[in-house]
Amino acid sequence: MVRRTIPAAPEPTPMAMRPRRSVLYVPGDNERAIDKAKTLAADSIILDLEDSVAPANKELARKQTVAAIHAGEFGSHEVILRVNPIETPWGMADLQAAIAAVPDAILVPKVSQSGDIVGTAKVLKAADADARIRLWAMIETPMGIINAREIAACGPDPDNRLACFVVGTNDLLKESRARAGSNRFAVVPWLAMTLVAARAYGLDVIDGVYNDFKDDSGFRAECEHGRTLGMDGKTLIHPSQVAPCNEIFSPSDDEVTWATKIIKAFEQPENARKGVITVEGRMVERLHLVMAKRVAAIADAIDARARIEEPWF
Ligand SMILES: CC(C)(COP(=O)(O)OP(=O)(O)OC[C@H]1O[C@@H](n2cnc3c(N)ncnc32)[C@H](O)[C@@H]1OP(=O)(O)O)[C@@H](O)C(=O)NCCC(=O)NCCSC(=O)C[C@H](O)C(=O)O
Ligand SMILES: [Mg+2]
Repeated sequence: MVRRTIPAAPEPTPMAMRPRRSVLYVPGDNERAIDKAKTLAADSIILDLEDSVAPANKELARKQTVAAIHAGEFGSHEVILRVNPIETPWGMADLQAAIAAVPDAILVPKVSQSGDIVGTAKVLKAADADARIRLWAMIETPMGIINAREIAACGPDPDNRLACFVVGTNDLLKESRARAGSNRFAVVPWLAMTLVAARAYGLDVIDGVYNDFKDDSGFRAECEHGRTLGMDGKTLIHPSQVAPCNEIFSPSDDEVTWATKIIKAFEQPENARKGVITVEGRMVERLHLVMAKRVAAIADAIDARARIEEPWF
């Protein structure tokens, strides 16, 4: 019997401090929306060739998105191209076009096992030897949830270039036949399983979309919910969702102030050799120092992005 082994989780390393609060999908066949996205304050833009593009427009979308990436007018936005699954009539042509266009990342949909990432990474490695393109994985099938750990375990191997999970809650609801209730009762276990698998292997993880884009209060509540679960950000479908999402997924002023107090307290010479101290009457351990440094680093990265002189800030 061949026993498969899943690599052990690596020691925690400092995460790349790239804010991924707001990750906006843009249909690849909608040129006007692609132009609009360049003017929005989303941290990341997913140019989509998959679910938002009808079969008749797949080739047009591929051509348009590749041209847009080549034109390079996305400023400091992180640009991700979502391709069609490799087994579809468009998958391989999408992947080759994506590699030639050199987006920041390629988003692989319907990832159900580690082989989906390893196979894509091999194609990528042969064509992009400098490793400029990362891979993102959509976790959106029941098998993807079951295998989330095995898929996340691809992350530490630099050959796989895996950086981020995106949860596809629409596909998961479809496949599971669950109801999309307002408290996300059915969705929470999938989000939590995906999140812990991602974190165990040092990946970022982005929450699913909120379809009712005219319902501002429902959207805000779902952002808060995702943030409480530990998500780095949320995938979005409409420009109106960008600002509230950025606000909710940014560290608040109170969080930054508290983080700064913890960092300063541990910098005091008398605390240099202590594992636990008291700050304003609360017990603070060195694990809180690690958390505080992360909050400070993310806040700095967000400020740095805001300081870039671009029209959307
Ligand atoms: C949902 C929409 C079809 C609504 O479109 P529309 O009616 O055109 O909206 P508005 O008139 O309010 O638009 C106002 C302006 O904003 C631009 N716009 C709209 N959406 C976007 C966008 N996503 N990115 C950039 N710009 C956008 C319009 O062009 C208008 O511009 P202007 O006229 O110049 O002022 C539409 O919002 C839409 O198509 N959204 C994206 C849908 C999508 O990408 N779906 C696929 C991703 S979701 C998914 O697949 C999840 C996952 O896989 C899962 O399984 O869960
Ligand atoms: Mg999907």
